[in-house]
Amino acid sequence: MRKLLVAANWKMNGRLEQNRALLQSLKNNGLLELNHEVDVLIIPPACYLSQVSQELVGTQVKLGAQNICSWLQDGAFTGEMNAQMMVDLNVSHVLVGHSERRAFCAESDELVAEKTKACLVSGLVPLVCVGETLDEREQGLLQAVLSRQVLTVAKSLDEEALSKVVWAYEPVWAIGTGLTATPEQAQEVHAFIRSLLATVMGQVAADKLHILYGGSVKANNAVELFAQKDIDGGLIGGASLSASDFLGICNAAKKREQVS
Ligand SMILES: O=C(CO)COP(=O)(O)O
Repeated sequence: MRKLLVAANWKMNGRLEQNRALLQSLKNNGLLELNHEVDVLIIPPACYLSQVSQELVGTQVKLGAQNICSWLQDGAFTGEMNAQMMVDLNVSHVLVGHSERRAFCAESDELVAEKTKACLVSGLVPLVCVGETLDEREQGLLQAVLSRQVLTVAKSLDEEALSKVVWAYEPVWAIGTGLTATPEQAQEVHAFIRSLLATVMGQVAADKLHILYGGSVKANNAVELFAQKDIDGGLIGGASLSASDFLGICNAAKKREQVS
């Protein structure tokens, strides 16, 4: 059984004092007791990685970065940070291919594949995000878009590397909109993503992979989403900025663990 992972993507939010208060509230209200049942990952802006890392010392909560450069070496690339720098900051996971970066920073499938590789050779877990826009869904392009996004990454890796990737399905139309894929819609897509991965690595290996769902996940819809067979946790944006909302979602993941 895959252990559920709930990841907090703070996006471009936070200040020192606000972060401290949020983490304190999470710790005081049950975050640390979740760990043997649910893996929790906090993904703050890069400038706050050290702060969050210090606040999480002695806990099982993992630290993630929102982005890395695909270049592995240090050198002349102003404004960028490489995977080794993330290792230095106790980062374990890195978001790759988030739809906001694909849209606003023109990140291509090929660049997403390169960043995924840069994570893997550095011992970091890439959390690769895929998902279709509303337009693409309405034009019947859902499977074509996901096939392109997933297979560009998957086919660039050997099987051992591929087995270390965590995937997130985030329909672009559900991000920050309050619209969520229904549990059935999400399950169908997650099963499709797993079937794509199975074509590259075989069913047994694909069955071990984590595929998270993201897009307006809240405490009140998380139970049903996490009850789906191929949904292995959540990638949470807006609701991760409130301790009670985020803990509500983590507790929903715990319920699935108890049922299974
Ligand atoms: O993009 C997301 C997480 O990476 C989802 O954001 P929301 O939960 O705010 O919709």
